[in-house]
Amino acid sequence: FLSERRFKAFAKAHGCEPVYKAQDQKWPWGLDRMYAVLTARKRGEDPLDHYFAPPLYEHHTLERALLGGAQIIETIEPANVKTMLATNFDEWVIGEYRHRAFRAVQGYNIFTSDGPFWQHSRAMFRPQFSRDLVNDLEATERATSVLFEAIGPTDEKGWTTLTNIKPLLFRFVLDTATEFLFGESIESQKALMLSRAGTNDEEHDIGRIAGSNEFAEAFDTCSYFMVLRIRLQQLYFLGNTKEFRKAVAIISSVPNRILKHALQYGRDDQKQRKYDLLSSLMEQTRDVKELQAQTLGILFASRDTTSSLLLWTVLLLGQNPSIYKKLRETVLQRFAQPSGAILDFAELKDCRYLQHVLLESMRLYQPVPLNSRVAVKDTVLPIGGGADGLKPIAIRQGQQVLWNIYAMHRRTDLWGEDALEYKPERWEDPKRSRLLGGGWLYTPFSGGPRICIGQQYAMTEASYCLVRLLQRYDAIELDPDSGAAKHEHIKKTIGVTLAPVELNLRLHETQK
Ligand code: HEM
Repeated sequence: FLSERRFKAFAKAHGCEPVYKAQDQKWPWGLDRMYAVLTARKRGEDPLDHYFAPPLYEHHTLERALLGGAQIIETIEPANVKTMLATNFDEWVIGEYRHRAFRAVQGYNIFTSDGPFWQHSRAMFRPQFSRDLVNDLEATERATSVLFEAIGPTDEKGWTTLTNIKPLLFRFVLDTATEFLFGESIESQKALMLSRAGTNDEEHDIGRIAGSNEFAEAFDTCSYFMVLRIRLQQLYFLGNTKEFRKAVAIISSVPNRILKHALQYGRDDQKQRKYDLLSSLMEQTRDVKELQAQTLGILFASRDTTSSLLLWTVLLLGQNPSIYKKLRETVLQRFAQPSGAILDFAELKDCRYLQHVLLESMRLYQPVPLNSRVAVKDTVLPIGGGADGLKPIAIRQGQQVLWNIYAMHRRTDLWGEDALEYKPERWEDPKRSRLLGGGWLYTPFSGGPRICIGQQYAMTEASYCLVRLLQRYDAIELDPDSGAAKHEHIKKTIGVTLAPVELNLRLHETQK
């Protein structure tokens, strides 16, 4: 009673008003919503488009019941996001629910910690994401040419066979990320091709595991269970199934084997890249558990996010041939290097239309669609209270607040009536470009002290792969039967990241 009285006085002193309570829940403890979300696919619905986003377009900040009865506040107000991530950073943490959900897979690392351990992790990683390191693009060039080999030859009319490009792009990202992380690529793309051709060699042992469908499925299973465990809140242990434990064992096996080898035999200077994350982590700690957790965290952070950006971009370019044509012309003019020669980091970054295409893909299909924080003390968010939803709201210590980036990036009142259209040209407006700096309306890489540390790396990898793809192929044709041609028919995987379930397409090679 006393604490309630104190909280009310706190709210009054800060001019706060109550937040709108969602009316779409009839059963107690959020059971109906949980059921609706988990069974959405069976009804041909999409959890994001049908359940998470629509109520927020009407009330930009609202409160609803989570499973188990806890209340969550959801928002798509840029000012609230800025307050949590930057202005009042010290009053917010990632919190135990997410830590518990992620630690079951990744252990104790930069993603699954707050406070001093997070600070230690961030400081340890920072130098590795410097410009020089990100600039080392030899591995990316190699991985793109193996990617094209995996896409396969063209027929007499210049078309490749219809392929689901998703697993190929996953392997591309995994191969470049492991080179960055461990100093040596696991070459999963090549390993799988060799294995399919019946030539298995010992050197590609780890690559074969990582390139297998089983590994990709284990990654998806882990991602699904991580999110499920967050949604289950205090009932998270229900997500501790045999399937989940098996998936964790499969994905941990790859970094763990590399690590074991590195710790036993040291780093192989001959093979090693100029810089690699693992060597410099090993200079700072020899704690095997920490090394395992941190490397697995980076593997998770890079594989699904960068491939999600690439997948959505290819899909959107396939849906919009005129944008593909314009981008291709720009790229052919700007990048003359033949395959095999390394593209220049600065030139990739300076190619404005290419960057605008990537920014626009992440606006419509944000790789990390939902994010949340927990208040460490009673605090205030600047907007969301009262009948007009414009007054400040008081937040209790321990309250979880989720921001729905997917919906925030689609607000017509902020982006214009054409918010749902794919228009890279909108980024030519200098006002829009400034949003990237401090507008908080566009936060694909989050912001503030916990901003994504791999932003530059991801943008460079995606730009590189796209340039090579555009140079080689003059058209993308999406499989007309796959539903990828229309937004409302695209089936999405919504785990920690957002991706199309599959991406079937064929590519037309430029006739020489
Ligand atoms: C398109 C690609 C990517 C997107 C959209 C993305 C997005 C994000 C977002 C939204 C966060 C904030 C998470 C939070 O607030 O809880 C984050 C954090 C992080 N990202 Fe990325 N990311 C991408 C690629 C990468 C890559 C390639 C790496 C590493 C190679 C990476 C490493 C990290 C790390 C280590 C953090 C944690 C930072 C911290 O907590 O201090 N990310 N990323």
